[in-house]
Amino acid sequence: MRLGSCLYQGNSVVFVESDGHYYLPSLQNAHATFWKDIQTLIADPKRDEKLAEFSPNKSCMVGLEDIQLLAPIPRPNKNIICMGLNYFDHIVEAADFAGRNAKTPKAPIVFTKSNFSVIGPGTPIPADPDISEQLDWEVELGVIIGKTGKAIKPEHVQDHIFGYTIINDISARDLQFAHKQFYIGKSIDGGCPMGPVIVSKDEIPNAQQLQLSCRVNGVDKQTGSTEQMIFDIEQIIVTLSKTMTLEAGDVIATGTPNGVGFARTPPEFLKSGDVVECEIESIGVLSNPVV
Ligand SMILES: O=C(O)C/C=C\CC(=O)C(=O)O
Repeated sequence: MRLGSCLYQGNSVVFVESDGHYYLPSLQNAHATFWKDIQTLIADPKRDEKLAEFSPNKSCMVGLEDIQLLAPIPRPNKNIICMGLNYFDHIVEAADFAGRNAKTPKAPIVFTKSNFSVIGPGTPIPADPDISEQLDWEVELGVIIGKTGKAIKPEHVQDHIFGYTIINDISARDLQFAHKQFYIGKSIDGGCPMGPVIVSKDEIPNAQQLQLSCRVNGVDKQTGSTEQMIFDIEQIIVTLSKTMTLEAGDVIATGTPNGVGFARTPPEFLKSGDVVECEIESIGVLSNPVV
């Protein structure tokens, strides 16, 4: 199932996208409350049965012009948990830029992005030169946790995943490199475009074999495959959940391939008027203007 959140008549509700059409199951009687808030939906113990009961029908179909797409989880309950330097070619480009040798990390590099930085598809990414002159793009596969757990064993990881989305880990490189920790540079308001939908895991048989790419103004910047991750989704979830409870609705960004702006020659950054598009096979395209 492909689902997300949208504004309809001033209220945030869950939509289902099917064959290019949009449906608002909350307009029907069955489980109307369940379909209003995606975090409640994901955490509902009877979620899969209730989702299975829905079939697209005209009584709750709306036009794209009637809704405004939001991030699938418009305000996650906690920060987005992110993997840094999780693709070797990206480690190489970052090392070349810094004049050091490229080394594969022995353990996942983990940082977070503020949950307040999340924005939806089409929402402008603010480029304010008083805040940053080095806004960069990073296409990433986002994993949505579907079941709360601690110390999750490798063989149980799949039970804890709800689905997948696209994240653009917008990075203010001047702030990221000026401060010892990544948090400020990764968390500017509007710095976490997400969407356009969450695709439930049953529709993505192998999330470690998805093509991902990023374009700026139609020009290819990043291309890769999720099979290139150094720490795969299973290792990430096992590692994180060893020390912290992962809750239903948590969002994990799994790292980015090479082709980011700061490591280019000469470096390239986003500016007002640009359009940045992140695409992941089987999920779609997340497009945002820069203003
Ligand atoms: O060079 C470094 O140490 C870090 C540079 C970029 C990594 C990053 O932002 C990431 O998300 O990966």
